[in-house]
Amino acid sequence: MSIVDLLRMPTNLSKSKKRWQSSFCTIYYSRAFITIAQKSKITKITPTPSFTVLEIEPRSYYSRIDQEPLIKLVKDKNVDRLLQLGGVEGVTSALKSHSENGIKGNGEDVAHRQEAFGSNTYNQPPTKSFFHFVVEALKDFTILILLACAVLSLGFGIKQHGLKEGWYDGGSITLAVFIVIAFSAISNFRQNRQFEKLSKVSNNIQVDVVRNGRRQQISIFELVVGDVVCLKIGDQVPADGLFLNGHSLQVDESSMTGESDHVEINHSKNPFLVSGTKVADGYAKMLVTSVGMNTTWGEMMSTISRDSDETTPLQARLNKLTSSIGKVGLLVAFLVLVVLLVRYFTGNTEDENGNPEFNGSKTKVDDVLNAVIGIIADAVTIVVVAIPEGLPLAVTLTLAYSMKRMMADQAMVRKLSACETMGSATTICTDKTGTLTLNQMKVTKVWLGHSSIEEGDYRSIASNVLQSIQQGVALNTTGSVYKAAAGSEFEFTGSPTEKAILSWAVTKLKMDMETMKQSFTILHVEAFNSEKKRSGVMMRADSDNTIHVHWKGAAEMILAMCSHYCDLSGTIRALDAEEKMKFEQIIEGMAASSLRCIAFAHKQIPEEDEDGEVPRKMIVNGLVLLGMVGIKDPCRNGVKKAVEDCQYAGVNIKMITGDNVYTARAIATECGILRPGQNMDGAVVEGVEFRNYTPEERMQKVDKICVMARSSPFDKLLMVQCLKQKGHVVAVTGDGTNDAPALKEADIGLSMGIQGTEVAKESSDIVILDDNFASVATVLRWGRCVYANIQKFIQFQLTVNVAALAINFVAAISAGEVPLTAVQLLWVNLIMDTLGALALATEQPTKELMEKRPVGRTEPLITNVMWRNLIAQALYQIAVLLTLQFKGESIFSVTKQENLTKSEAGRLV
Ligand SMILES: Nc1ncnc2c1ncn2[C@@H]1O[C@H](COP(=O)(O)OP(=O)(O)OP(=O)(O)O)[C@@H](O)[C@H]1O
Ligand SMILES: [Ca+2]
Repeated sequence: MSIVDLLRMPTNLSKSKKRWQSSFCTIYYSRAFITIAQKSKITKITPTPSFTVLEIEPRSYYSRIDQEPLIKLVKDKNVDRLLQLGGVEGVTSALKSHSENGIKGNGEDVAHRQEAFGSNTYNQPPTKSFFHFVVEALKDFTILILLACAVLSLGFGIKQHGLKEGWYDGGSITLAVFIVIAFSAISNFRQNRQFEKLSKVSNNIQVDVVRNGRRQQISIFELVVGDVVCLKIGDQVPADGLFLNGHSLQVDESSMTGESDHVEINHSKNPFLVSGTKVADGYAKMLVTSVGMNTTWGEMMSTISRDSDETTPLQARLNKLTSSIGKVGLLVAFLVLVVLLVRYFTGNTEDENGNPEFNGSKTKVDDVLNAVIGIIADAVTIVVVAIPEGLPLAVTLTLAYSMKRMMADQAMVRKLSACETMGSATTICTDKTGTLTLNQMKVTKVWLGHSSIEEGDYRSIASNVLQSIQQGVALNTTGSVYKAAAGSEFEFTGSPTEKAILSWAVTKLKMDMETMKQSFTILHVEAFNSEKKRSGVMMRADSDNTIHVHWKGAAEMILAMCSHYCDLSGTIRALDAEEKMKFEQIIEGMAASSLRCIAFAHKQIPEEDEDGEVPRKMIVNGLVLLGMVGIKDPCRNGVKKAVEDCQYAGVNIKMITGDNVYTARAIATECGILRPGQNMDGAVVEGVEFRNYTPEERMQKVDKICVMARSSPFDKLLMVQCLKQKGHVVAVTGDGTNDAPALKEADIGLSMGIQGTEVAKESSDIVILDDNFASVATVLRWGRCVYANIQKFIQFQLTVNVAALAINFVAAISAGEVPLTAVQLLWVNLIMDTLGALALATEQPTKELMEKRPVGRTEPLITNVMWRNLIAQALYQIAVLLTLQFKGESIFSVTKQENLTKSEAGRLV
């Protein structure tokens, strides 16, 4: 672009831009005149640095492109600057790209671009060091108490027994504390590492790009400046760029700006696409202008580190439990302290010879001090006994272990709490397409008029019908067809439904996509979304300037828009009520054999409407039904078994789908969600029906519903909210953008890793990597396992703690001494805690787990049965230990000297 172009005033500018333009000219001309005056001889007008021109020197490839204005362009959303750079087209050609064919994309080209503009990766935030986790562990309340105990114990020990002998107790407590810290720091550190690994996997998004005319999928990290990216609903914008072409594109910029309103992106007013935002509607091609660290998203990602320190609800509950037990311990210790002190100073204690230890002023000060210190040490022991150090540790270990195992079972945990919540799930709401079915679609049935077209019958179709259908398929689509060379296979890209239709049209109807596309100009598009379940296009034929409207979408909805139909011979007939019934039966028949039905409709409209203008709005009625196709999407292997497993485990399974009622019912029956003998009353509803219930009706009927068909994203959300309100713990599985609201609202959201959209994945807590519903059952099993293991551990720990606390308390008060010293207890506690935690954390899920009812929302963590077991066990232990404590000598006829073994005997119990 030359300066002359820049100085020429474009006619379509707004007022402010015109003003900008004229000031630019003023500055430019005055500078030019000054130069002329200075040189007093006109040479050649060269661009001054007061504006930027993209100029490419062929020799050095891209090294001369000024990157700065490109980067700023999208960051500032500066339309003026874009105009300066020659508009979107100017930038596209400056970047040696092409809006239809993309960049060349060979290795050399990509390398050049990476060298000139950088690659689409961002600097990883520094990983947290091991030391960080040690400090974190040191902040723990329990650890602090224990450390205080250690210091006290060390001080008193040395005071009482001298440096050589006296450090044992304090030293051992310190060592024990050290082990606890090391253990939790190591496990947290490793967990953090694991999360980092996971985020590497989940950040590696596949994007659709066009390179050298071929649409293909590449990793987001391989994206370069100049690439043409195809965006569709649910995608994340992978880099900063400009809108090339597309329709009704709306993006959700909330991840960048925090505002949840959708922003419309179009060619003239706002062609800027910001990295990290999500496509909420429509589709488009975009030109990448800056990547990686040059985008705001890149900057943001390099500063935010993923927080793996999340405390799960269960952990929070246990932390609370631990600290309240700690407080009880402190109270008891204080009581003991008071009692022992009182006993000592009132002369109620005796030494070995049977004389009172404390004898008023006759006792030496040193003896008194030692005795008091001894008493304080006993109190400290009780505190140590009371605190269940292992509880939080056990939870961390269990969660970390199960997370790792779940990853091996194809479930990637994004949020740690999901592991434990899944254990209490009572209802799973699943979508159909892509979760229960393979999402590998194929047209298996075709109806034109009232006749079903079999394999060989395609030649019998009248040519005008065939033409119309081909037009509808080729232009009313977001997919694409590519053929590398004459002999090679066709490649189809786009959503599975689109691919199925394109593949059918190309192979069966012998459609030539390229010629079709070239002979029409698109005037208006209505993009497909899950709410409307149809897509439409208005276009003008270049040959005769006729205007056509094409619709395709959910069969019964398209049928409702039609007033005529086209039969096999190409005759257009009226569609009266009776005929409509016949078509409805055809749809029902196809759907009942679990086919997804898509209908095509068409209308040629006048070139000008009454006002003499080109029609702008899509017509939605009075259409001609061209035909219908039935698309087969087979059920996944093993889905039935998985559904049965979940149902056996007492978990309710509901299917919420956007598909037709009959298709939904057929698939639900195939998967075992609906059972042959089942009471069908209220089991299957449609989205609209559910939406229009009163809240009370909804609450009353929701439990019975097994299948909800033709649901919009909002219906899915409504269902989840309703179930949650009823006290269910709801898991939702889904893959599409239409599932995202429900996934977010659910207690546990599970998204599909392969076919799932970015939006769905981001809204979920667990990503199922193999897209298989069977993995949902596995996650359920692991969730229950986590919950059960933690319960076991709580019971085990609390029994020991209650027993030890009681025995020390009783012994301290009655005999004036504690049978188990702090060190002994701590070691026992720790070894039991850590080893016990390890053992219980790594316990595998058993079959019995899936035989229980789900725990649900209201059930307490420590159940009544657990309390019963706990109290009974503790009482038994206390009884045995107290007998040994007080009657042990006579039972085993040992003397005081052999007393040492007593505590060991106690421990063995
Ligand atoms: N590309 C398309 N063009 C036109 N209509 C379509 C297209 N894709 C799907 N449909 C129609 O929209 C309906 C449902 O789409 P929707 O996106 O709501 O559900 P889904 O995600 O495919 O299914 P599920 O909710 O079970 O996962 C389909 O039954 C089909 O009739
Ligand atoms: Ca889906």
